[in-house]
Amino acid sequence: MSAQRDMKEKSPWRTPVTIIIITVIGVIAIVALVTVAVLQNKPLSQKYKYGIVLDAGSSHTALYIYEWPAEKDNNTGRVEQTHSCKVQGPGISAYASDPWKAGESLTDCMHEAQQKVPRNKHEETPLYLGATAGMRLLNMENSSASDQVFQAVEEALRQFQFSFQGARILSGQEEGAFGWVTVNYLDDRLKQGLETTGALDLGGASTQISFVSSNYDGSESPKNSVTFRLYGNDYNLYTHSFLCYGKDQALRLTLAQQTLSGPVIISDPCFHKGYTKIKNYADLYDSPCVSHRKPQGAPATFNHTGTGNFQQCQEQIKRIFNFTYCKYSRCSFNGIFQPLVQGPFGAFSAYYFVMDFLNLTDTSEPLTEVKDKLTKYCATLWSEITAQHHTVKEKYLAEYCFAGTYILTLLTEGYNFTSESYSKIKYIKQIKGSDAGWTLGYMLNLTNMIPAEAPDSPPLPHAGYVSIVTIMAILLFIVFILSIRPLWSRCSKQLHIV
Ligand SMILES: O=c1ccn([C@@H]2O[C@H](COP(=O)(O)OP(=O)(O)O)[C@@H](O)[C@H]2O)c(=O)[nH]1
Repeated sequence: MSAQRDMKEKSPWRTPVTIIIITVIGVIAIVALVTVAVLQNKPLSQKYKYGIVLDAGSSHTALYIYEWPAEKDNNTGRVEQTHSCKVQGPGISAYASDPWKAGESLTDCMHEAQQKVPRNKHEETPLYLGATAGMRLLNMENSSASDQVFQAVEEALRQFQFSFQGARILSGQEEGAFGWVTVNYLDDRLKQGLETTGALDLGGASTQISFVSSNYDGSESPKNSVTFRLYGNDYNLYTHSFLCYGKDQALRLTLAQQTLSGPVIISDPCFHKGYTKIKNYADLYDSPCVSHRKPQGAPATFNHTGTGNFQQCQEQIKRIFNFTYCKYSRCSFNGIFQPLVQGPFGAFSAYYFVMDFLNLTDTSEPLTEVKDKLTKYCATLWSEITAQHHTVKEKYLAEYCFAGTYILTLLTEGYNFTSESYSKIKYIKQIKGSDAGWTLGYMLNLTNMIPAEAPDSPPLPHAGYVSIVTIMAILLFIVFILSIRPLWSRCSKQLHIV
């Protein structure tokens, strides 16, 4: 017996050294398992791709740089705006008589883009230029001048190492639809299949309204319908772009209506009392939106004088909308079909600039209060306005009473927002650091960045995978310790004997 026990106690597997070695190997194996799990599944160091879009608007051009993770461009990667640059000077359509200057005007912002996009990425970075209502109007008025402006702009953009993908005029429908895509993409509504937000875009020369309505399937007025399949969801979007109803052209329409007889003085309720300026008839009517209405035998100039009256201003503005004919079940204005507005809306571009300046972006405030504030603002003397805002350019400052009144009139009379649906509008400039506007949606579309079907997602996210492996490793370790417990007790006894 005692010889037998001696043999057992001397078995090489039962010595304290062996037990310590087994324990150490066990611990090392578990640590190695967790380390491999963590490292193997760790995302590779992030590489980025870039895209540049130039928004050639009627009043100005802006450049936007977007960035997204390189290995995820086809599905899950988030595209973000990393930089924007406002081109100095007017929009490219203003260079019709000097086209090469249109190209030259873009170079400062393009040099900035060269600095912002890593040098080794220049050649693979797509560069797009999209022109909106300013060029739509120039093209209508003088298509060869518009072609020359595009030639000059293309030549200037080809001087850079980026992958230039062309310059073109967006249709009003594209402008509306891509604005809607941008807002809903940035809000993460498309990927998650959530209720979408409508988009209200106010430019200088045109304005767009786009939203999904349960009452619109595209059968009535199909030209207002855009269908998308994004991340596995189908959308039937209502969209319309009103050319000449951007805020600058709407001001011309309103003034044109007050100058039909070619008067020498116009008393304008949309401008502040005390404001007075000599303006040229030729300049006022120098746009296809109003050129056909130029009064015959009018003097060269008129004296534009403000009277500052919101109510009367609204009456003048209402007259630029035609509500008398509609061949559809319902219309907004000028005989254009529009279903009842539905759901939340984001209002951006000039909607935001104007309402932000007027401190009227809080839509939880009742519409009657908003109108009261604007009434007071419009009634403020021009001398007081200029004294309060001496840093704002006089041309812009003079137009805020008109612009605010136009926005409220367009929304409530034109699009039929009620005091209840008005409260669902949010005036926005940016969403999560990216500007609201058509440019991001345009680039996402041209780079096929929004898949039609929902992307396959891995069964577990990285963090979940690592946690499960760690928990399993700890459990294994506990089981292992428990299984060698008898050996530990014998080992300690042996140590005792020794
Ligand atoms: O910082 C800014 C930039 C633009 N705007 C106005 O917003 C409108 C934007 O017009 P855009 O050139 O984009 O016109 P579109 O080509 O879209 O009609 C114009 O009335 C501008 O005067 C503004 O009030 N503040």
